[in-house]
Amino acid sequence: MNIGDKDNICTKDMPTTCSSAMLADYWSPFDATVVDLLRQSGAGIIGKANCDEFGMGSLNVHSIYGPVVNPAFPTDDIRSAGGSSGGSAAAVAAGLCNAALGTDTGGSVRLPASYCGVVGLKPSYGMLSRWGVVSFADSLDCVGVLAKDVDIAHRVFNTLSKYDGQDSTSASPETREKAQRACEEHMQSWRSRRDLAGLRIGVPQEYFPASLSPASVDGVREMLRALRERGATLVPVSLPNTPYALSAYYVLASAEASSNLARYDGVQYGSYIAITAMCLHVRPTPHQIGTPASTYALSRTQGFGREVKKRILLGTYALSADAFDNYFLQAQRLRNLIRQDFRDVFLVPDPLLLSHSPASVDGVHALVHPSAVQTAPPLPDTNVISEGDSLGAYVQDILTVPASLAGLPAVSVPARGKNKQGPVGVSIVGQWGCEAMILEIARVIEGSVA
Ligand SMILES: NC(=O)C[C@H](N)C(=O)O
Repeated sequence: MNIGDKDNICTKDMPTTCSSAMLADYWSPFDATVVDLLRQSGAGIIGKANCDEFGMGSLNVHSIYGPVVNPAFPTDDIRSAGGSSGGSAAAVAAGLCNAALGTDTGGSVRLPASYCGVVGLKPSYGMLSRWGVVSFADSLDCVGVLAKDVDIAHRVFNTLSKYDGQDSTSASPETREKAQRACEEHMQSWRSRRDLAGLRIGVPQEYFPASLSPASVDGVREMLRALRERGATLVPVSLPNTPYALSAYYVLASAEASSNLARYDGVQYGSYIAITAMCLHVRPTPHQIGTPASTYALSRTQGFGREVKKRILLGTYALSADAFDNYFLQAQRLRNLIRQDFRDVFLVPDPLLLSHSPASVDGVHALVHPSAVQTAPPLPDTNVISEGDSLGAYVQDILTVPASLAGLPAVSVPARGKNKQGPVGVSIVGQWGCEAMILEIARVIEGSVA
C-alpha cells in the first residue's frame, strides 16, 4: 500500500521540516514508530506532505512551502484543503496514495478530511505511538489516518495500534484489552445482525450552532436517515460544556506549544545558520552572532512563522504567574467538565477510570455530528492574513476540539451529495478505545450513502 506521511512525523530517508524554516534542513536519524510499523507491514512511504507549521492551523496556509490547494474543487475555484494535515488529505483526495498519516491535536485530521472528501480517523489519545512525532501539545497530540475509504483507514489503524514502550503516553496493553472487551460486549447487541437494530446513536444538540452551513446540515441529515433506515435508534443528547471547548483548547494547546517549542534555540535544536541563510540570503555576520541571547532571538524570530510566534506568546502568557489561575487552570477545569459530559452519555464505561458507572439505559453507544460548520472555504491570501482570518480559522475547529480535549476516538466520513459547496464530513465519536465500534458504524454509513 502507498502511504503519505505528514511532515512532522520523522523519516530517516526524507527530511522532516514541520513546514517550518526552523527545521528546514532537518533529517531525522530514525523513523517514527508509526512509520517503522508501516514499513514492516510492507507499505511504501511515498513522500512527505505539506502541513501547517508545527501543526498549528486549520486551513494549511501557515507553511514555508505555501498553502495546500483542495483537489476536490475545479482549478478555477481555489479552496483550502483544511489544516493542519492538509497535504495528507489532499494527497489522498488526489489519488496520490491510498492513505496518509496525519496528526490531530484539535481537529487536524478530521477537518481536512471533511473539506477534501476523504475519511479521517483520530484515534483515542495514547492509542498510536508518538515516538518520532514532533510535539505540538503533548496532552492532545494524536497520530491519525486519512484514507480513501473506511476499510483502508481501519487496516492502517490496526497496523499501527500497538503499545510502544518508547512513548510514555502509550496506553498499556491492559488498558487496551479492557477497552476492547467493554467495546465488544456492547457491539454484540447489534453487530451480529445485518442491520443496526440495538445501536443507540446520540445527536448532541450543541453541535448544531447557528453558524452551521445548510450543506453541513444536509450532510448530517442524510447520515442520520441512513442510520435510522438501518435500524439504529437516534437519541437527542446534550453535552452542555461544549460551548467552552474552543477557548479551553486554545489556552491549553498554546501553553503546551510554548513550552515544547522553547527547545528551538538555533543551537541545540533548529539550525541558526540555515535559518539565517534561508531568510536573509546571507551568512550571519559576527555582530549578528553576538551573544547567546541574540543568537536565540534571531533564530526564533526568523525561524518561526507568524502563527507559531503568536501561539508561543499567548501560551507563555497563559502560563505566567499573573494569568495561570485565570486562564490555564480554568481551561483545565473546563477540560474535566467536557470529559465528564461525554462519560454522562456513553453506555460504554470509560476504561481509563478505576470505577465508572456508565450512563443509564438511555445512554448511547456513539455520537454523530457535523465535522465542520462549513465546507472548504476559499484560500485566504497568505500575504495578507488578517487577525479576522486568524480567528475565523480557529472557529473551524469548534466541532472537533471537544473529542480532542476528552481524548476520544472520532472518524469523519464523507456524506454523499456532490453539492456545489464541495464535500461535507460527518463525524462519529465513541468512548475511549472504541475505534472498532465507530469504524463499524462508519462502514455502514459509507455503504448506505455510496
Ligand atoms: N493541530 C490541530 O489539530 C489544528 C488546530 N486547528 C490548531 O491549530 O491547533
